[in-house]
Amino acid sequence: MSLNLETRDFFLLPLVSSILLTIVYFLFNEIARYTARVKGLKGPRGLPVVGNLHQATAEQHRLWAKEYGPVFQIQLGNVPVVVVNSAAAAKNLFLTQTSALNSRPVFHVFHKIVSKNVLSIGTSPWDDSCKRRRKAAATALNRSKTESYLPILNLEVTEWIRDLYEEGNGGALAFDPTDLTHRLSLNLSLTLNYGFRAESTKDFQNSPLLQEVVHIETEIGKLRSTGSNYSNYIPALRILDRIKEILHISPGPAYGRDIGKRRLAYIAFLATSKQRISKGTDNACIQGGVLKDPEASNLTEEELISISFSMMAGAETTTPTIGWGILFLAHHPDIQAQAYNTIVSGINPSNPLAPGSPQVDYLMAFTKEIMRYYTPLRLALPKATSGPAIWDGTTIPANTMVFLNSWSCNRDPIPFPNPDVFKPERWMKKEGGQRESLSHYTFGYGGRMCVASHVANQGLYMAFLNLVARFELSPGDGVEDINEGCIDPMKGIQDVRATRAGPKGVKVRFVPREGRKNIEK
Ligand code: HEM
Repeated sequence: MSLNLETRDFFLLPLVSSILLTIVYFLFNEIARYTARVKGLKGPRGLPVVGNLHQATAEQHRLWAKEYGPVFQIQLGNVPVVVVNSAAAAKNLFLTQTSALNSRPVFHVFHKIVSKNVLSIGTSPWDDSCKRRRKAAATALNRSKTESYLPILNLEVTEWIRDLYEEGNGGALAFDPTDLTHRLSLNLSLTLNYGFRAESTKDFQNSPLLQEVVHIETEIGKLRSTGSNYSNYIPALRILDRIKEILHISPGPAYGRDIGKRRLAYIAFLATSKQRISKGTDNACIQGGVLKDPEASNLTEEELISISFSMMAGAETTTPTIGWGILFLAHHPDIQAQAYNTIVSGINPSNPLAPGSPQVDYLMAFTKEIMRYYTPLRLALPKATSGPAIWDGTTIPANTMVFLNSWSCNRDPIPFPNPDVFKPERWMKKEGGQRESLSHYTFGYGGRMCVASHVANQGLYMAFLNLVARFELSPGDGVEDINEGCIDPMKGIQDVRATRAGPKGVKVRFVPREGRKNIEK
C-alpha cells in the first residue's frame, strides 16, 4: 500500500507542480499584459494569453474603429498595438508628429533569429544608418530618376505581354497568370536594382539563384508577417519552439536562421553590379545610382546589402496588385472598353508606349483606384514610436507598436466618397489631368512611406496600359473563374492573415485585340 502511494506521489508531484507553475505563469502574464496597455486608449481586450491575435485583420480593425474611434489599441499576446484607421488620424499622427512615429518595431522571430546581422530598410528601427540607407534608396528612386528607368519598365512589360500571349496560346486557353506576373515583378526588381535580368522564362526556371530568390523572398515574407509568428507576442512559445528544435520535433528557429543566411547570397548580385560599374558596362540601375552617388559613398558593405534586400522585397507587392487589376478587368468589360477607348482616342493603340506618348489619364486613374480599392499591403508595414506621441490628449509612449490601417484609410468616406464603389474618375479633374491633392494610403504615410512609390506606380500603369491596349480579357470557364466573389477585395483574398493581400489564383483568357502582329510591335 505504502509503495503504491510513493509511486503515485512520484508521478503526482511533477504533475501538480507543473500545473501550479503554469497557473502562476498565466497569472503573472495576465498582470503583465494588463499593465502593458496604453493608458487611456480604448480598444478590445480579446482573450487571455492571445489577446486579439486571432482577430488581427485590417477589416476587423476597420469595424472596431466604428466602436472605439479612429485610433484604438488591440493586444497581440503581450504586446499592445495602436491602430490608426482614418485619413485625419493618419495625418495627425504620421505627418504632424513624424519624428515620434518614424521607427519600426523589433520582432523576436525576424530581428533576433532570421535577420540578426543585416536588416532591410523597411524592418530597421530609426537610427543614423537607417536614415542614410533610406536617403540613398529614395534618391535613386525619386521622380526624376524614374524617367531613366522607363526603358527598363517598357522592356519588362513588353516581355510579360508576350508571355501572356504564348501561355494562353493566343487567347485559346484560359490560365492563372500569377506565375508570369511574379516573374515580371521579380525581373523588374532585378533590373531596376542591379541592371540585369533573366532573359527568358527558361533562364528564369533554369537559374538556381533566381529560383532561390523566389523561395527566400516568399519565406522572408512569412517570417516577417505581423499576423502570424505568434512567438513574437507570446514569450512562452519561444521556449516551446526551442524545445521542439532540441527534440527534433520541428526545425523551429533553425529554419528562420537558415533562411536568413541563405538571403545573404544576394551579395553575388551586388558584386556583379560593382564589376560592371568598374568596367563601365553597367545599365541605369538603383545599385549603380547608389554606388555612384558621392553622398552615399560612406555606406558600408552591410548597408549596401540592406538596400539590396529592401529592393527585392518590393517585388512581392507588385504581383498581387497586378493580379487584382487583371481579375477586375476580366470581370468588367465596361471598364475595359472605357479604358481601351481612352487609349484609342488619345494615342496610337498599337504602340501606347512610344516615347513621348502622353499619359492616358483614365489608365493612371484606374491604376490608383486598383491600389486604393484592393490595398495589397493592408496594414502597411508595422511602425513604432521613437518618442511619445499624443492622440486626443492620450500619450502613446515611446517603443509602442503602431499599425497604419491603410485598408481602412482607403475606405474613409471623407477623402473617398462612396468608398466601396470602384470609380477611377475620383482621381481625375473635370478639366483633365490628375487630382494631385488626392492620394491613397497604399504606399503608407509619413516619414517611412514607400521609397519606390514613383517607380512602382509607373510600372503598374505601364502594365495595365499595355494589357488593355493589347488584349481583351475575360474570365476562364470554371465555376471559380466566373464567380464574382473572386474580385471582391474580402471574399476573393487568398489568405486574409498574410501580410500581402493577393487574389486567389483563378483563370483568365487574354484574347489579342489584333492578333500576333499587335503583340510583336
Ligand atoms: C505596388 C507596389 C508597392 C507597394 C503597394 C508598396 C507599399 C509599401 C508600404 C505600405 C510601405 C510601408 C510604408 C509605411 O510604413 O508607411 C513600403 C515601404 C517600403 N517600400 Fe514599398 N511598395 C511597393 C513597391 C516597392 C518597390 C518596387 C520597392 C523597391 C524597389 C519598394 C521599396 C520599399 C522600401 C525600401 C520601403 C521601406 C521604407 C522605410 O521603412 O523607410 N516598394 N512600401
